[in-house]
Amino acid sequence: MKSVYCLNPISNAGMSRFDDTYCIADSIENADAVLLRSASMHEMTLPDSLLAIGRAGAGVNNIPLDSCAKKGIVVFNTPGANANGVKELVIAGLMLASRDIAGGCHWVRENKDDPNIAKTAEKAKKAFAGNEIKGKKLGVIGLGAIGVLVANAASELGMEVFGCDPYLSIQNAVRLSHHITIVKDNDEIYNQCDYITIHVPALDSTKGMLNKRAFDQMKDGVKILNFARDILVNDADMADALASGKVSRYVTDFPNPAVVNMPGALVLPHLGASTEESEENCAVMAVNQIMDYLENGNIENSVNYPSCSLGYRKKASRICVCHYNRPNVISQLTSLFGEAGVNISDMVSKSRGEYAYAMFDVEAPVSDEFEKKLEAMENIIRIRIL
Ligand SMILES: NC(=O)C1=CN([C@@H]2O[C@H](COP(=O)(O)OP(=O)(O)OC[C@H]3O[C@@H](n4cnc5c(N)ncnc54)[C@H](O)[C@@H]3O)[C@@H](O)[C@H]2O)C=CC1
Ligand SMILES: O=C(O)CCC(=O)C(=O)O
Repeated sequence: MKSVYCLNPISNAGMSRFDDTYCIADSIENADAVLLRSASMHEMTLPDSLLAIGRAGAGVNNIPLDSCAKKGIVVFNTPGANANGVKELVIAGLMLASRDIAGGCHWVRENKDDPNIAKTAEKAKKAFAGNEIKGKKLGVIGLGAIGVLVANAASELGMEVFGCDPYLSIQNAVRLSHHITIVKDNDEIYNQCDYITIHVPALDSTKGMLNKRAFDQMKDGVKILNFARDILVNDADMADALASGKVSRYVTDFPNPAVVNMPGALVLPHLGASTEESEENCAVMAVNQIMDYLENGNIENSVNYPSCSLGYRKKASRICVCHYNRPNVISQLTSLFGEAGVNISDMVSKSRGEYAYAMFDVEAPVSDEFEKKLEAMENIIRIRIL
């Protein structure tokens, strides 16, 4: 029986895919796999039993990817599965930044006991007037799953859209509308856009990228949208930019003690992916990937190991090896197979940075002793015999 522990509620659309060879555990102890959304795993002690972590979502800054890789724990995410949910909220964010919808709703609630509210509203409404987004310039930083959808949708709404992504994939480039202007660096976005929306992962290299240096280059009154992660924006610099009017609105999906106290900031409680559809898409993808890894050893959409597959397991045994990406590992493994008289019928080996993964289908079941010999080899992180 394989044991799965959930750190956050995961949609039943995904959970119902687990058959009776799986149980949903009450604790992480002895779990084979963990499923989660935004819970932080950085401070957790992970059990030796843990083989895989499935992030039902895109961002993986809540998971210690490298220490997991060193323990042979494969971490998966669900690329694109919640992108439409986020895109729709970003479009709402553009409207919230342009018209004082939030202020208007607040005024109505405050005046709910006024019997003449219809008349009073006609006088009061001028305080909540705004601008239309049509014809305005939008800069999209990060043209991944979400950025591309946001860029295309904003263009459809009549905005002039500029996008920047130094690592733009071919897959995303072909999805991008030909109406979008791709610029070489973010400075070209900063100095001409009326609205700037950021859709990059939280990495050491992106942390605090929207800072004083960036704000200084922007147009006065620029509106900033952040549906990616709070640490991408330097909060102290944002507070100054809002106070001076350099930034006229900051719409963010990430409440923190600094941002909730900033006049001019509109803060949502991390709602980007909180739609039934996104939650289902992410859960189904995460569960499928975890099941395929636990049952067949195949890796798809990992963020710390390479993609690698031998399809469904048909042979007597499948040997899966997480190892360091160093010279000679595969030849040492295959020599050991030869010495033990284990015949390989199929194999695949892939690497990603410091780590690598190899799969071997063999004709006959292998002994515990053979498994121990494999485990004892230099540069081997984890052996799994399926
Ligand atoms: N508010 C919410 O609920 C959600 C937030 N997110 C956040 O949004 C981020 C993006 O999500 P996806 O688009 O699905 O990810 P993605 O991986 O498809 O796209 C990220 C893009 O950013 C680009 N990039 C990386 N560094 C860059 C830089 N310095 N400048 C410009 N581009 C850069 C990458 O090349 C990639 O194309 C996630 O990492 C996550 O933090 C994702 C889903 C839901
Ligand atoms: O699961 C969630 O609500 C968070 C989504 C998110 O931030 C992500 O996918 O990166």
